[in-house]
Amino acid sequence: MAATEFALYIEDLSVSFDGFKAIDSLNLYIDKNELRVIIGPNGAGKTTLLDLICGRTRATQGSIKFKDEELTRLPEYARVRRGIGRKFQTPSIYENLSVFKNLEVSFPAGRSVLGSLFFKCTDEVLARVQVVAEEIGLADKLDTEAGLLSHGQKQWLEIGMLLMQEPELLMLDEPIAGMSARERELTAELLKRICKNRSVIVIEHDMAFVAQIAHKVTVMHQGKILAEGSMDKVQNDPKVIDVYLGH
Ligand SMILES: Nc1ncnc2c1ncn2[C@@H]1O[C@H](COP(=O)(O)OP(=O)(O)OP(=O)(O)O)[C@@H](O)[C@H]1O
Repeated sequence: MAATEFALYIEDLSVSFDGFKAIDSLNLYIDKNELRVIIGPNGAGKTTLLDLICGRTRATQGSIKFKDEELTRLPEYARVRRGIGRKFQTPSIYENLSVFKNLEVSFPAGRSVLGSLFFKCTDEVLARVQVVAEEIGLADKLDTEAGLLSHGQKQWLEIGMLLMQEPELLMLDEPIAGMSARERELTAELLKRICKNRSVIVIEHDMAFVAQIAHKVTVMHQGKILAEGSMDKVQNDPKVIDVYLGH
């Protein structure tokens, strides 16, 4: 298969920590505008895989191509510039700034400390803040101090901060952890909206949520891919039931 067919093209990827293979000769292909969910038991290597894609961890072996460009040796910041966004479990928003400011300073030109000090809020930035605020459902909270938002709203704000950079691949690690039922529903809708313009990879344990959002599911086990396909297919796969769903 030609690399051009996929947004993300991973082949023979491995990483070892003191001789232990956390990711073991893994192949993974993600389409443009695909929402892929990665599931699997604790320690399967899911977070490590996202760390390798965003450049937080360096691969021991293999290739990661994004839009046909080899990323494997690029540092984390260079991958961000190429359109890779990553959200971690704990939100890293500026609690004492308004929702508006949090989004504004996330606009690429305002990202460095110097850049944000001398940052001029142009029409372009204002327009982008408005679009993103609507996308994350916080358009009526722009003046609210971020620290006063609910847990779910803080998570959406952080997604919004990433969207300000218009990533072409967005990766989210357990985005609904700690959310209320209503917030989970809204997050599912949000993720379905944002994957229309980009690829999204989500790590998730909540199977009801996975069923709601996934285009395709990848099941990891011991650093490898155990199964892959539709939710229906992986849910009925005896290997998956044995190592993960049956527990
Ligand atoms: N920096 C590191 N140094 C040593 N071992 C590591 C490091 N990072 C991850 N590991 C190990 O690699 C394995 C995979 O961990 P990882 O966190 O990727 O699993 P996971 O599938 O995300 O699990 P969980 O669902 O619990 O988050 C684990 O055995 C972990 O202890």
